[in-house]
Amino acid sequence: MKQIQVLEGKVVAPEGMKVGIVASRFNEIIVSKLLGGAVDGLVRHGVEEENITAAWVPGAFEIPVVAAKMARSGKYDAVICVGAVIRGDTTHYDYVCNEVSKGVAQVGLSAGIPVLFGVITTENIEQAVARAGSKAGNKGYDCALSAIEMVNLLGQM
Ligand SMILES: Nc1c(NC[C@H](O)[C@H](O)[C@H](O)CO)[nH]c(=O)[nH]c1=O
Ligand SMILES: CC(=O)[C@@H](O)COP(=O)(O)O
Repeated sequence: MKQIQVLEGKVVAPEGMKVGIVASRFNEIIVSKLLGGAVDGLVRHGVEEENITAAWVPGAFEIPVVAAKMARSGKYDAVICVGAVIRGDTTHYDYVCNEVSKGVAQVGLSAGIPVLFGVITTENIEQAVARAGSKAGNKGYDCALSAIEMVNLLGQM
């Protein structure tokens, strides 16, 4: 039987890979850990520190517009979005989460480059802490590795 062709991106950064990161300052104690995890993951897998640019925005709701600016600039091979949306007493959480996730996904589709969703959306601070470098890992680190894999995969297509 003939072999099928399988495409898969390696998690080793291509030479000169440039990455933009958009980080939201709301819940900064959490998001700074996500940002650090993303940078750590990128550097450990071959991205040069000077090829990483981070931009801070006030809250997660402002992430998509800056992610779009980065993605459309032609300066970056991938964009990583990190933030922490933690449910409060009103339905505001739902609106923020919905718009950020839809907005980030749309940025990637329209720009045609990997735009990673590293915005954690949790019911409480404990869940956020667990996903920002403790028992549930670091979502920023995870996004870094996925960004490298996606750049390599798209580069084969
Ligand atoms: N409650 C959280 C917010 N709220 C702020 C919004 O993201 C936005 O900045 C504001 O509505 C002005 O447009 N943002 C988070 O990132 N995390 C939250 O838990
Ligand atoms: C996710 C939010 O916007 C939320 O933290 C805001 O809190 P509240 O719903 O109590 O106003």
